[in-house]
Amino acid sequence: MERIVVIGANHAGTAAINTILDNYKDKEVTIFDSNDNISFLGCGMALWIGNQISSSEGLFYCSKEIFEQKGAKVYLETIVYHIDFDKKLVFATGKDGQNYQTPYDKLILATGSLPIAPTIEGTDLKNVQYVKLFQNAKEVIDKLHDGLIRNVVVVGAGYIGVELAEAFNRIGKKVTLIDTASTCLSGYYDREFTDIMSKNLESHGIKLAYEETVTSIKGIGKVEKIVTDKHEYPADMVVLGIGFKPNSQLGKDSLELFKNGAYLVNEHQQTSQPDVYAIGDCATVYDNAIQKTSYIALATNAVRSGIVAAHNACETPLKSIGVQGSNGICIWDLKMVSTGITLDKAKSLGYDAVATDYEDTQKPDFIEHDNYKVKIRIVYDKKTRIILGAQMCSEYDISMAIHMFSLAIQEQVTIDKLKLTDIFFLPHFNKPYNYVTMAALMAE
Ligand SMILES: Cc1cc2nc3c(=O)[nH]c(=O)nc-3n(C[C@H](O)[C@H](O)[C@H](O)COP(=O)(O)OP(=O)(O)OC[C@H]3O[C@@H](n4cnc5c(N)ncnc54)[C@H](O)[C@@H]3O)c2cc1C
Ligand SMILES: NC(=O)C1=CN([C@@H]2O[C@H](COP(=O)(O)OP(=O)(O)OC[C@H]3O[C@@H](n4cnc5c(N)ncnc54)[C@H](O)[C@@H]3O)[C@@H](O)[C@H]2O)C=CC1
Repeated sequence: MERIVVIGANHAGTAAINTILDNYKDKEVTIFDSNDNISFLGCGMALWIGNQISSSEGLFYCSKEIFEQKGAKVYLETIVYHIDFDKKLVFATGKDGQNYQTPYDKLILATGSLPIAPTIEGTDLKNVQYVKLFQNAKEVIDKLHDGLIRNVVVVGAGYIGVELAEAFNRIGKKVTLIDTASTCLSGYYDREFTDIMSKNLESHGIKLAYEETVTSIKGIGKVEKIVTDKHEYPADMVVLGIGFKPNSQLGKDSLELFKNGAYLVNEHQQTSQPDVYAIGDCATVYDNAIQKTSYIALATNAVRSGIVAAHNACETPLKSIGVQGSNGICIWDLKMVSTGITLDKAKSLGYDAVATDYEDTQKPDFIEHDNYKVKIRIVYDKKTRIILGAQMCSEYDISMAIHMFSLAIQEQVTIDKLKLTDIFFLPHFNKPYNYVTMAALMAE
């Protein structure tokens, strides 16, 4: 029986494991994960902290028991500390001290990512929190319950930072949001969109501290304030959300790596050793927007790469079709979605890129209720006319519309093709001259 070992059983690992166990009954699957839980949806953390959901119960969709029922051997709270890639052996130690030396025919690395730690004084103080694991969220919530936390400073105004800033504000904390960039969500949207989010955050009382670099975190035993190159802010809790780095410790000396340290994989999710696959946040993706290998840490990418690796590891050839980094965020009533690259990024990468913008209400004016404004930007290459990215925001749920742009980027559709694309009309949903068509028609 072919032996498949999977290291890491969160989103990427879980997708790979379930695909193997559900489709290939002739495999012996062994799973190691250092954590005591599987499949925690980090996206629920802000909802949980902000009291928008009553408990964390629904934030898991798989378990050790489910894998075991399907026939896998599962070792949780067991750290893999070494892999002998020549002898094809995985070395691990359990919480109880039990040692494992497990042979494999195929190995799937799903070790994910780690939060980036800033190299500043004070990160070891009490109440300086990273927010990645279920345990991190629980610790933050337990601390919030003790009533001594009033001022929360969130460092990093990316997706984690903005979502958590809202959550802390919702439960009555005084929140300061710091970023070195000149705006929030700068990796995902152009300024025309991020300004709307900034206004949204400010209007709810969040203090924005952009273009500031944290130089130290101060306190005696526990955090008391945070110091930047421009100001000081009182802080009873500091949350660090300045991005993820791939966790490629186990293979860094034996496998080829991308410039940020992620395992470099091909379209079959194979690393530089053909029997070793890497998936999710520890691996690269192929970014269709820029037609290059890249790194984009998202649960959706993790799941898809897990499915692809599982089939290939089980001798069913399956190619990854690449990703567009499609993403979304909802802060209070403001919904923002994007895919591909922003105009700023396109220009910084050397594209002769332009954007076409349009703003309108979602539905005809005679629809008097729930008829919100929608703002759209489509970024495209002036020479090739190929769509490079799209951004949308509204109080209306426009999220599904971004998937069309995701597919358009994947398939290298031009802005001109979009002009006359068949988009249906019904007043309950949209206008006959809808904003997607209008934005495309107005393209240079
Ligand atoms: C607060 C928050 C909100 C998020 N919201 C979203 C969202 O809304 N949408 C979205 O698409 N993405 C979101 N993400 C990102 C998403 O969670 C990650 O992209 C996703 O978790 C990646 O999954 P993964 O399985 O590749 O890696 P990870 O989730 O990092 O899992 C890696 C697993 O490997 C195990 N492991 C690591 N090293 C070892 C070892 N040596 N031995 C044994 N086990 C090991 C770990 O214990 C872990 O279980 C969010 C992340 C956070 C933190
Ligand atoms: N809604 C979603 O899809 C969500 C996705 N995620 C994903 O999880 C991953 C991690 O999220 P984040 O940590 O928020 O990363 P991020 O990349 O979204 O944001 C990091 C932010 O930190 C800032 N930054 C970097 N160094 C800094 C420093 N030294 N001081 C201050 N600011 C600094 C950056 O300018 C950026 O705004 C991302 O890939 C993200 O897309 C996370 C939460 C929600």
